[in-house]
Amino acid sequence: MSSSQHLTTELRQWITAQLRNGITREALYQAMLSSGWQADLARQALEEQSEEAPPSVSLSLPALQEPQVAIPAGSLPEPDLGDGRSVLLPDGHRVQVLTTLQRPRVVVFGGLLTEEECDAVVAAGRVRLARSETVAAQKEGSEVNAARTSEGMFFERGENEVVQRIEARIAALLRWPLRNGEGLQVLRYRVGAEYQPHYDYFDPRHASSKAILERGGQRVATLVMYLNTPTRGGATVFPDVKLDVMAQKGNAVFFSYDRPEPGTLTLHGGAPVLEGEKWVATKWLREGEFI
Ligand SMILES: O=C(O)CCC(=O)C(=O)O
Ligand SMILES: [Fe+2]
Repeated sequence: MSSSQHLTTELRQWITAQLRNGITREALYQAMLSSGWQADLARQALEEQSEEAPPSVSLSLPALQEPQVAIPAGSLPEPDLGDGRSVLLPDGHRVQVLTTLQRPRVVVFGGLLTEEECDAVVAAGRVRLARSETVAAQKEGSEVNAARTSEGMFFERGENEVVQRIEARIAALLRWPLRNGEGLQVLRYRVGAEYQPHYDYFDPRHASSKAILERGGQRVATLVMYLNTPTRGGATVFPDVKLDVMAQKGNAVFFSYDRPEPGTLTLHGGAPVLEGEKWVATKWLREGEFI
């Protein structure tokens, strides 16, 4: 993010109100990072308020509304790797930075999700996959896309506690507003299943893209989180640069694209699973608020 963010009176009042209502400083700090605040600005804002806002015990907690912080034009989701750190603490949880590539922009994270978080997402996703299988089986002439032989489901944004926690962590890690994110998608690949190389952005020339783009603009970045470790196969591959990221439970691969064009070198796919299953959760980030 550029340094164009600043503390307006409105934002100061919002912070005061949250603190008065008993929101802890830590929760508020995380919420501010999640909504795209620069960390130093968020700290400064909270420090300024430290004397002014004795918490009131009698009020119930209102829903925490993210302040609208404009994202500077042309910026992209990006972790804060500025000083060469290899461990990040987006929400107090330790995330390792394992590998980075400049072009295409790719960052591989270790331990983004805990084992328990992975298992919880798989468990919640599994029952919904099962349901969509039955529907698909009954539907005559439903189209099977040979390029994508996985099965999938979407969570609503903030749908349950674990999804909320993961989304807040991603927003803080990638410094991108939570509300610019699509709901988490879960995919299961069985042996032989794959996702052939593709781009995640919407092709502006396609007629179908118009309606999609009205719901939050282009996708600008992808985070694929591995929910289990397939026995063999299932890497996320980037053919343009011959990069393979192996699927390891809890790890994740992030990549961003500043324009909907192949020149971003973000062609990628899920290689066929050779043994075992592969489960991933994908978070796509939009340029605007996804509604
Ligand atoms: O399964 C993978 O490794 C890639 C998934 C993917 O490309 C997507 O969900 O858009
Ligand atoms: Fe993709």
